[in-house]
Amino acid sequence: MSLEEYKGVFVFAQQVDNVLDGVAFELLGKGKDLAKDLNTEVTAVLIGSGVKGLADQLAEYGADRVIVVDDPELKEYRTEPYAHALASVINEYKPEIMLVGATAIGRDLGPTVSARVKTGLTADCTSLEIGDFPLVAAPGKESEQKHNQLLMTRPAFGGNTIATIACPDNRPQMATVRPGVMQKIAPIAGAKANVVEFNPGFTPDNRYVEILNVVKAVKSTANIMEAKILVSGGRGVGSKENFKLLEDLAEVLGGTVSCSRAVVENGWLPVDLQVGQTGKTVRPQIYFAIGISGAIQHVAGMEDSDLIIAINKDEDAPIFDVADYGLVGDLNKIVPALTAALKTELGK
Ligand SMILES: Cc1cc2nc3c(=O)[nH]c(=O)nc-3n(C[C@H](O)[C@H](O)[C@H](O)COP(=O)(O)OP(=O)(O)OC[C@H]3O[C@@H](n4cnc5c(N)ncnc54)[C@H](O)[C@@H]3O)c2cc1C
Repeated sequence: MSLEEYKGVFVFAQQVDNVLDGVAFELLGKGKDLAKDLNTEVTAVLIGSGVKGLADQLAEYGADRVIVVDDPELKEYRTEPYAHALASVINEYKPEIMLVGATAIGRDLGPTVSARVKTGLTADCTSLEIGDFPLVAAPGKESEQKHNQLLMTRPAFGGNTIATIACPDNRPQMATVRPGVMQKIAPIAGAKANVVEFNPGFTPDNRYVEILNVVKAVKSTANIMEAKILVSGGRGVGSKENFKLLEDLAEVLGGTVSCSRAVVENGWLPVDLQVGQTGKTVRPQIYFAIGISGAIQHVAGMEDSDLIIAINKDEDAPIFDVADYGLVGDLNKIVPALTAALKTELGK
């Protein structure tokens, strides 16, 4: 089959406990843009047990078609049956592009499926565009432009450079995309998609994992990706106990506490509160960076915040390069003073 015969932009619509993950809507938003450039449709692939009812939400967020793989075997995420289901959908429908969220599930599922359908995958993309890709020619030969390629951009070498990658010789072009990076569209109430049910034919081989016990991870109740105000602390906060200063400030402002990776590594806060390249990408209205140096991997996750306020005792800290307002000084003095002043100002 020639590459030109692969058609359509497909998006893996991740759900857990029959609730769609926000990244599914973000991927649909991006998928719609790409599909428009390619003059094609965007299809959501919905895998789970009893999930068909979620198709309407996917339609409202832009899916032209929803392919549903519904089987009791798919109630909880397990690599084998999910990979079999998604690879079977790809083999049957032959999409040109397949996008998966770079969540814990997507980071497992995406590469497994790409290996099965014998194509490449670019992980952790921060930008996706349709464009021309120049193939470097052998000496003495003319180089060739490949048109209408998926140009997949991601940080490389520890975030010190940005690479744009294409997959000109295989289909589908597959990418995992970091949650919080792409924009979902405003939902169109009542929009309908063409819903297709697909049976991947389970066999004992692709059911072979037996679940003995499911242990839910201990998670913070806060969702830092939805918060409008984030009070984020770094190693400079000094201890787990001292995060009380940031919690007090967050409480006065109706905000949420988040942190840098150094804080997670010290065991002061759980990993789902980490902002940055290996944490979450956030875009709050106000981001306080308190005792955070502003390493490139941290900044990658918060630089699109509407307003950044940095507090650091080192006036040369790189965080001041991205901050709209900077306070140089000891956070142990500044933060309580700020909290007290805001309490008075806000009458709390
Ligand atoms: C592949 C890779 C991925 C990574 N991913 C991430 C990521 O997702 N998120 C992330 O955050 N990091 C990430 N990192 C780590 C990153 O490089 C930095 O090491 C980390 O962000 C540093 O955290 P920090 O700013 O809290 O600590 P530090 O760099 O130690 O900075 C502490 C800051 O606090 C200030 N300070 C100290 N005491 C006070 C005080 N009393 N008052 C005011 N200021 C004070 C200091 O001046 C300093 O600027 C990654 C690294 C790699 C290699």
